[in-house]
Amino acid sequence: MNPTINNRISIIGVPLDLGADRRGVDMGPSAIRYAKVGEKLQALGYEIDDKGDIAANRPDSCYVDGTSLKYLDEIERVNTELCHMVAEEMAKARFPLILGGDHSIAIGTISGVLQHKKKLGVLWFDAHGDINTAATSPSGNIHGMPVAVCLGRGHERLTGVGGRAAKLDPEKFVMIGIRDLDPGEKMLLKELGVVVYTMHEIDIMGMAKVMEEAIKIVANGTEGVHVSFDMDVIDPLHAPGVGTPVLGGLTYRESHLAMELISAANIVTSAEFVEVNTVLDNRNQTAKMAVDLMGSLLGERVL
Ligand SMILES: NC(=[NH2+])NCCC[C@H](N)C(=O)O
Ligand SMILES: [Mn+2]
Ligand SMILES: [Mn+2]
Repeated sequence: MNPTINNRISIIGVPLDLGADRRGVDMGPSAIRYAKVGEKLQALGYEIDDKGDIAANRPDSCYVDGTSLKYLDEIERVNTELCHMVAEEMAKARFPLILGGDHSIAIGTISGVLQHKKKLGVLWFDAHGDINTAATSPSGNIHGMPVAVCLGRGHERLTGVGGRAAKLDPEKFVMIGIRDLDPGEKMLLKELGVVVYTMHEIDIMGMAKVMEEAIKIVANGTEGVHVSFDMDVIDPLHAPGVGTPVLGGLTYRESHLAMELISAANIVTSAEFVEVNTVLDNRNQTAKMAVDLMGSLLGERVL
């Protein structure tokens, strides 16, 4: 596979925070734009079309249907719209860059990309596995479930987003930076055979080696690679503006090196950066970091 990066990018903001327990990621798309994402990518030579935000309701104005799948109605609705928008931009041969929002939006992004790339590899950067189902989730928060959904497990109203056609192949799904898994998540990861590079492997092997292996897995035999980047994969020292921080994350350089190596491999065909929580952030530091990482992913180099 060698899909030579598209120089036309469509930005889609998804100010949804219903998948998370705390408010604040609804302002993520604004914060990332304020940190000059458009300017950065234009300076790198991309043509940018900012499609604006998908309207999402606030928790005080919608129904919390149950406690095991909180806000299922609205999350299904927003993800269905996102799925259509992503598919539409890809039909115009544009690169979709999604700004979150909580991580439940990966359900819409990935189902949209799958309409065009049936064989898709995914690099999932996260402190968490996000592979709970209603049965295993300790919180009922849907942002802890998108990986299960994209692999075909979970509530049918979520697995049904974008139609029941393609689902991801667990063998082409790689997780990086993981350090917090619930018991049910460990079981499902093993059952499905997802390759997981936890912080332990990153410490021992180094990020360069981890990425070399990960890239091989997702690039071989696929038509494209999606990067799903949860800002909480980075150590809270550098990215304090996230709702579910976990100590012991990626350093500033480890995260950039990962993006630079993906860029050099020329494999990425869509990306999303999620879970920027502006309420908890420190002078927009986490949003700025997200923009810098997008730069590295999309070709920015020191020299
Ligand atoms: N996208 C995230 N930040 N997910 C955090 C998930 C936390 C926990 N595993 C849960 O299911 O509730
Ligand atoms: Mn996370
Ligand atoms: Mn996540």
